[in-house]
Amino acid sequence: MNATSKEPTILVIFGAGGDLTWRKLIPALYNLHHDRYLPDRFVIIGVARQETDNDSFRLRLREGVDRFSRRGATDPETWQGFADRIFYFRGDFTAAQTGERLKVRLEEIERGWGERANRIFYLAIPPTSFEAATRQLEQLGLCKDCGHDRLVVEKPFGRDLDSARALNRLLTGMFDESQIYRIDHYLGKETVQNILALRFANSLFEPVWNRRYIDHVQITVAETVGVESRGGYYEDAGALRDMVQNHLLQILCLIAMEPPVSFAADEVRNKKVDVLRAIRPIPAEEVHHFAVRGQYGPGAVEGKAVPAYREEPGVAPSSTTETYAALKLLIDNWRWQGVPFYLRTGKRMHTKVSEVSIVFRPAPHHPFPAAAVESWQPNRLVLRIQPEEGIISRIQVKQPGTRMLLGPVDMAFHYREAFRGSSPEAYETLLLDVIRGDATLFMRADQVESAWGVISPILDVWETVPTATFPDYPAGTWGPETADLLIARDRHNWLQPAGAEESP
Ligand SMILES: NC(=O)C1=CN([C@@H]2O[C@H](COP(=O)(O)OP(=O)(O)OC[C@H]3O[C@@H](n4cnc5c(N)ncnc54)[C@H](OP(=O)(O)O)[C@@H]3O)[C@@H](O)[C@H]2O)C=CC1
Ligand SMILES: O=C1O[C@H](COP(=O)(O)O)[C@@H](O)[C@H](O)[C@H]1O
Repeated sequence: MNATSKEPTILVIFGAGGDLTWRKLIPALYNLHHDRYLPDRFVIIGVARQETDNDSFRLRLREGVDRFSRRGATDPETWQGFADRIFYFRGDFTAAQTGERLKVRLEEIERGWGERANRIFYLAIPPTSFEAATRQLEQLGLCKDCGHDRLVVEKPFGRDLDSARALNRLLTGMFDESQIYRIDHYLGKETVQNILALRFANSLFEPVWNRRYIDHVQITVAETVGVESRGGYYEDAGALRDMVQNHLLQILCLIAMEPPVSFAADEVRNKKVDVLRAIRPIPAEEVHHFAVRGQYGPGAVEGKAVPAYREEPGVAPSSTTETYAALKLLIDNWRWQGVPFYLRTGKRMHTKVSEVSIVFRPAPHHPFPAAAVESWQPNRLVLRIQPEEGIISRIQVKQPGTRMLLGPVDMAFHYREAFRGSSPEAYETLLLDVIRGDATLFMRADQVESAWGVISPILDVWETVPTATFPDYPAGTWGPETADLLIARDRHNWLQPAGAEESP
């Protein structure tokens, strides 16, 4: 990561008593402190409603860091230095009085520092509270200085195209676009950023990165977890909104975008939005050919029995929310005409794995005897996002022996072997970017809306056509049969992720 800004900074977290703050934000900030990336003058103000004090608040945050930081348990001295930067601020941020008290607090800190600080307001709150919180910020003029003040907005950004547009109108009516950081944590993952490095720092791939050489692309983001404690949120979201609209479409953009002129935020974002705009719209009557949904029933994951989605806390016993989604998308531009992109994601799947497989066309001519090519497989480039991060290239070689027999082998690069030490977590990278004022890895308004433009027509159909067949895949498998049919229609099959065992 690059050196950080030295400018004094106050990070205000709305929703500081919540799960995101505990599991992701504070562990990430602790690691930034540990690695000396935070400015010397940097404080965190955690806003929440519970009755607590600084000491108890810090103690609970420490438990979170001990459990969830990539570094494991905190180092006492480092923790003390970090804890001294954290302050609890009790209040309901929808009440004007809370905003006024907060303003006094911010000005007091700035007076102590002798200068106006950069103020970052992080909305780690339920999306239903985004409007109330931002109105308070605007009315009290807390976030009005474009040069200094930033607003971080968590996902989900809207629940369809109309609500995303309304939220964008609201935010851009109050703040400058350059102040708004719409977060998609996948863009902070090392291996997702590495897609850009692979494509645009190597001359090897560009000549073959197009419809002439690539047969199709598969993007898999499979999770073994269920909905955990987030049943209430997930019931209203489902896999398409929760994962595809944001993470999977952003990965697709990185794979499919044209080379940017530079890495300036808007250069990269322009190229990504071009991809989203080129995705062929799916007419309502064809949605069933291009999109498949599923929901897990009871099963076993990693040898442990797990309940059906409908038995999870906060989930309706006859829920029709999808926990799995698969799509086929076509990109109508010169580079990708006719190359299908298959996307799939699901909870309670067989293996936790996120990867992109670029499957190449067969060589135009085989000079080998038929027997030689019996175990032939197409060339495949696998970009492994997590776990076992790296890149695997599957090529054909001559098998040892006296006869010409071809077989596939893997040439592999693994992060953990090539580089020492653990990589920063996505939230470390993204929080540091906000502190530095770099929005390259964040979503611009038009990107979010274009992504909803792809997804909303599918949601519209799914909402009107009920699913009688749920649950339709046992927990611990690779998803419903309908997803196999979706890809089989094109004479392809979902590729077994590298390192995953056969599905039961
Ligand atoms: N958790 C995760 O892994 C992820 C979460 N997100 C997003 O992050 C956001 C937060 O999620 P999460 O942390 O899970 O949610 P939680 O429900 O766990 O936490 C929400 C927090 O907001 C506080 N809050 C709500 N209303 C008010 C109010 N009026 N005044 C003061 N505090 C208030 C709650 O305080 P109180 O305790 O007093 O009710 C609570 O601390 C959501 O937008 C979510 O979609 C995105 C990706 C992953
Ligand atoms: O945004 C979300 O992402 C997580 C998966 O993130 P990962 O970094 O663990 O791959 C997902 O579990 C959650 O439902 C979703 O809201």
